[in-house]
Amino acid sequence: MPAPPPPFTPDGSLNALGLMSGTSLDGVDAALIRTDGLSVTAHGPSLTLPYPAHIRQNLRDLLDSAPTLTSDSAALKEAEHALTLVHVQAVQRLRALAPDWAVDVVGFHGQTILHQPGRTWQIGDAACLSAQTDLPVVHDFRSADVAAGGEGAPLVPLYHAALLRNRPYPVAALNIGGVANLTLVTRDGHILACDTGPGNALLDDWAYQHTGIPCDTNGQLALQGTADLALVDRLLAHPFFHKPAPKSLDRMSFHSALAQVGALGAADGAATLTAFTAQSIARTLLPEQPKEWFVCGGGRHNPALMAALAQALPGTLHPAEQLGWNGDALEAECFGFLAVRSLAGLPLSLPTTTGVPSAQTGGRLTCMSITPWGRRLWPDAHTTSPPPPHSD
Ligand SMILES: Nc1ncnc2c1ncn2[C@@H]1O[C@H](COP(=O)(O)OP(=O)(O)OP(=O)(O)O)[C@@H](O)[C@H]1O
Ligand SMILES: CC(=O)N[C@H]1[C@@H]2OC[C@@H](O2)[C@@H](O)[C@@H]1O[C@H](C)C(=O)O
Repeated sequence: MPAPPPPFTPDGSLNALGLMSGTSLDGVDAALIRTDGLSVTAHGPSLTLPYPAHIRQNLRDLLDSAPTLTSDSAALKEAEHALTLVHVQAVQRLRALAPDWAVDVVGFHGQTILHQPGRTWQIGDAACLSAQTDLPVVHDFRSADVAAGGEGAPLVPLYHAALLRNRPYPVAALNIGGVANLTLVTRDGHILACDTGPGNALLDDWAYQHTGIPCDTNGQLALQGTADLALVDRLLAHPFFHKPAPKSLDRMSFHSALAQVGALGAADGAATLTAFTAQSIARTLLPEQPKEWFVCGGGRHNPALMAALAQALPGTLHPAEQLGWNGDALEAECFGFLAVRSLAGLPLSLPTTTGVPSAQTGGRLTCMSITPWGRRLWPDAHTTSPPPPHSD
């Protein structure tokens, strides 16, 4: 049977529901956008569904064991099933919040448990998500890039660049999640991107160790402490910071920094890790210095980190909201955008974003849905599993 055409409407757009569960392990972000994979014509509602504490703890344990874990591990399967059900709930709740948004496709990132040169591993059961939500699901966004020789991350730059299209260049978008990453759009419109180093992950782990609270809420600890700048310089001597973009990181790549900071008290340690994060962003080797930085991700809620960044960066720092973006939903929106790009056969990564040798497509479609394209049924579709280009 010939593959049905993509379900794009006459204006070329789809309603995509993007799902991201980031490296901070705080939960699932879900967001709706309307897009043709090039620009965004509407931003819909979004929500965050926190992981229950036991799922968060199981995932945290998996990060430690991931390098030696096999895919048939019972702990892995259990965690994967549990996190998939949280994603199912996130889809259901967002659809209930936005009954007017008929969803065409879900973009499901999954949970990264390991990211190393030549290997990236996101867990999550796309078939279960598709069956339980009755929607087509695009997933596995990173492996084609890695198979082609890329880093597999960051993937948000094409979305950042689409949103930054009307700003004066050079301009940058900065995401401070568990790991931090930036996208620079240069004076002549080229996109350059990389992970910059730790975002909130080290500070989260430090705060949890010292206070039992999973993050340094509002920078309270760091604001009471004094950064050990000599230690910050030693931490910045890591070879990662001398590599030019593109480059990427695992959440655990800088975990040893926690031991180095270990002798400091809770507040000084938090101040030192905050300064380390800010300096690692500011010292990223870039060919041009952006005039403006638009910051998204949970780190922008931390005033200690934002103050350190404002001091360290040459340009002006703005929260993403200044452009009308939702800085907490941007990565989820991104995976809706990338799902549509995947269906359209458009690249998800470029040599300057992941180091892949040439512009690279990616993502795989899984459809266990009885109504394959949500509201827009194929007139002659008799299959529950349409076979477009990247079908499972
Ligand atoms: N009020 C706050 N004060 C301090 N930090 C905060 C606050 N709110 C959120 N954060 C930080 O933001 C983090 C969550 O950020 P975000 O959701 O962007 O991460 P993520 O999407 O999991 O990460 P990544 O982008 O690496 O995938 C929390 O773990 C916490 O460190
Ligand atoms: C392997 C992986 O999941 N990386 C994440 C992580 O979180 C931030 C940074 O590190 C970025 O590289 C990426 O996420 C975003 C969404 C990205 O791919 O752009």
